[in-house]
Amino acid sequence: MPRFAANLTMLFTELPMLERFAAAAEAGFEGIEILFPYDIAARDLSRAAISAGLDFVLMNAPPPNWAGGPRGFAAEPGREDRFRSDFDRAVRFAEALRARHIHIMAGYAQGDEARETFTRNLSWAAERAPHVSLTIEPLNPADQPGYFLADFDLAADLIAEVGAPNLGLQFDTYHAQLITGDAMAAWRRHAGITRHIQIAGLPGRHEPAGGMIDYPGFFAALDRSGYKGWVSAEYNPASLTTQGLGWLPRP
Ligand SMILES: O=C(O)[C@@H](O)C(=O)CO
Ligand SMILES: [Mg+2]
Repeated sequence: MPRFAANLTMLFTELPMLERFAAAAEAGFEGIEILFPYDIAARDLSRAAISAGLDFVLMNAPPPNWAGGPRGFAAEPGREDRFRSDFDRAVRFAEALRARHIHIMAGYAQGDEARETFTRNLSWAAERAPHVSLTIEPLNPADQPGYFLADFDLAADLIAEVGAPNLGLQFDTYHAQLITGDAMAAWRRHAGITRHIQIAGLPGRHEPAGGMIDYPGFFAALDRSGYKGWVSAEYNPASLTTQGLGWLPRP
């Protein structure tokens, strides 16, 4: 079985952020991720993860935040200087948290210039922080209209073009199902470049149980494929988080 992490931006929101760590550990998760952790001091987040015995798996870049803010701007022409200074800040934050991956968000732009900007920024970032694992994640256009990275084959092409050992794919089954119509087939096509996985049920982005994706089958496919990374629960619980954790495999 893969190792499971809880996305604390979406799970355990019944509790204040720093209390969500212990709740995740209690529920059986071994790691956590936070999409935009920048509003809380890194030392407090780090302390909460260590005292709950959890790995800090992933955070997003660039800052600032989740609350209504745009999802990055790494593909937006003309914002390269801002990207660079914000990326450095994200790396400092990730180092303090010992976060395993930084997800670089593309932002909202289209066309060749956006593609060139994204590729250039990714190459710069991969070289700037060779010790940090970087990911890119296609987001479905219904949830994020105009977001540059909305295609798995494009993500694979960009990763190949940049050709950096520390850049890989963040494969979110929810987006994969909505973008390609077949998350399992997309997984088989892109397993080799995947660094991090996120899961949710469809329709509705609730618990990964029932619905359009066969999760026990997917977890078995991960084992067969030799996937060594994390699987993060990134969904909106249908009611209390703890009431919907029947899908989480127990040792
Ligand atoms: O799937 C998502 O929406 C996230 O993984 C994300 O990073 C968006 O901010
Ligand atoms: Mg995701």
